[in-house]
Amino acid sequence: MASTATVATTPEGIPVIILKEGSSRTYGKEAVRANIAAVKAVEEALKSTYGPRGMDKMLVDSLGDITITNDGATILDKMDLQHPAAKLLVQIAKGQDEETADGTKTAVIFSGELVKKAEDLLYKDVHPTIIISGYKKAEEVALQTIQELAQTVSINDTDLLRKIAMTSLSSKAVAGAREYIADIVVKAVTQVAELRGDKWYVDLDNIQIVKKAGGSINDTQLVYGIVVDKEVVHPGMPKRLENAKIALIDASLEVEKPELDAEIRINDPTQMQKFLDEEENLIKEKVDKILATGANVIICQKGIDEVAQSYLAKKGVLAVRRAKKSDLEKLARATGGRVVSNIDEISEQDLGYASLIEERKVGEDKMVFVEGAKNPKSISILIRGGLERLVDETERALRDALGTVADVIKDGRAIAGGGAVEIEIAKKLRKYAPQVGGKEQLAVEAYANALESLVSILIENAGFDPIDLLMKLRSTHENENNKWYGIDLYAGQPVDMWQKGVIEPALVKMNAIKAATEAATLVLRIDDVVSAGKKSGGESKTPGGANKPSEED
Ligand SMILES: Nc1ncnc2c1ncn2[C@@H]1O[C@H](COP(=O)(O)OP(=O)(O)O)[C@@H](O)[C@H]1O
Ligand SMILES: [Mg+2]
Repeated sequence: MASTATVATTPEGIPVIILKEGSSRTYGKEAVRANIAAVKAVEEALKSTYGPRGMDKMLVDSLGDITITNDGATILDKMDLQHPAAKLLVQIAKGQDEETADGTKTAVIFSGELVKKAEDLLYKDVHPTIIISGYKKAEEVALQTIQELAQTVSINDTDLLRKIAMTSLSSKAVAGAREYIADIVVKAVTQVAELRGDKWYVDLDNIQIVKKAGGSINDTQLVYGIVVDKEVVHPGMPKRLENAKIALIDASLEVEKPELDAEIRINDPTQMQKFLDEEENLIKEKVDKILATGANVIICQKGIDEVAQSYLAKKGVLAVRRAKKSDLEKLARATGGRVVSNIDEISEQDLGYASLIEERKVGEDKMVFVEGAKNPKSISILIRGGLERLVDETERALRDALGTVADVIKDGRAIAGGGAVEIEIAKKLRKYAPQVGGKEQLAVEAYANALESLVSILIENAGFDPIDLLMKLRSTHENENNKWYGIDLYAGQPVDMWQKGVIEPALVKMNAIKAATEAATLVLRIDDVVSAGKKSGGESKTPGGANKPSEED
């Protein structure tokens, strides 16, 4: 497939080479076909995981680390694709993931289907430009249709929000605990949401996710504050304090060890004692400076030595040492405190406030919970689960669900899932296609078919007959009142998805459609791939890998 870099010959027949040695080039139909094949391959990789009855993937990296997941973005990430067109698709899908968290697989599979249908048209001699413009027109109709169909959702519709969270969770391994998790998700998002003007705004960075393997998913809990994965440093310290005034210290409360080997000569035992006392006093002086502010809690990023520990214990102070920097930053945000690195400068203004701080047992370990902080928008979700891999997958599922609920609160519009919208759009497109006419009409119809393929894949993954069910669903949609009918993937028949509670943010579907159309048209527009040769540094090991693009980042 790698042709030479020759673009012209002189009248004498001498080839003129304008590219660097080792470059390769594919162009024309060959390039289009190669890119289409790559996009289809990515789709194939995700297809079987699509929908609530999709399968999971086990991904093993080069070090042997195993990830078990159903999360589209994670699968694409771990697959580490090399083909340039495949990479392009992944980039677009990831853009989708950042924008709306959920819907990654919808985007990738849909663009795979669009490209597949385009391939058929290419065989029928429809020019890519015509296909692209037909797809663009169809996209407009699709987005328009979603807008017309969408129902408004308010932040107070707790029940609806829970259904939306559950729909997002239903395709993940945690589906068994989805009611419980959905409840936490909705509570968390509504807690951090704030009204700006007449729009709701959600900053998910306010929600900390803390993971601890052990227990079961149903031990996962929402904490109205921050969880620090450390224990109270000294047994003599209180384990629970109300009205905590918290000093956040990024300095060590230990005797400074000299950087270089130093020798201290002491001739008489009393001198020795004096020296030790002096050291102790220095530490106590530091601690006193902190306590003078009125602090009764110290969270320290560095060490706290034994002298300081027992001194603090005597004063009834609760202290934690070697807290993570990120924990300190979170605590600062939550409690309204400031992280102090120079103890000489600490003052009362630097202290944070929380109504309760308590060390609690979580499984085998102890963790410190800081609750009722000054900023009520700082909250945490503590994820539990039998296996570490399950805990990780729960985190991914949780993040998707948080994103989904945040989307719908921000945007205020929802639609029914389970294929309802896809079928409704396809119906509209088939009515619209004759208006477009010409060969473009074929592209509009192809777009409708690609949308329906999404539904077929959902049905196939559930083990039912896609042809039969799709026919039934189409005819159900002939009736205007049945716009929310999709496929019940457990019973294998058309049902009203809204009533069934399979509900999604309009934004997720809209973004997936936009991302998929963008990726597909981008790929179709490319008819020339010029790849630089491998960077020097030895012979090229894999001759087939010549079209791997060189990347600077
Ligand atoms: N209980 C359900 N019944 C039918 N369809 C569902 C159900 N739950 C989710 N879906 C559908 O599954 C699709 C999402 O599948 P998913 O694997 O989560 O992919 P994505 O990465 O695109 O979110 C959507 O079309 C959604 O409507
Ligand atoms: Mg999903």
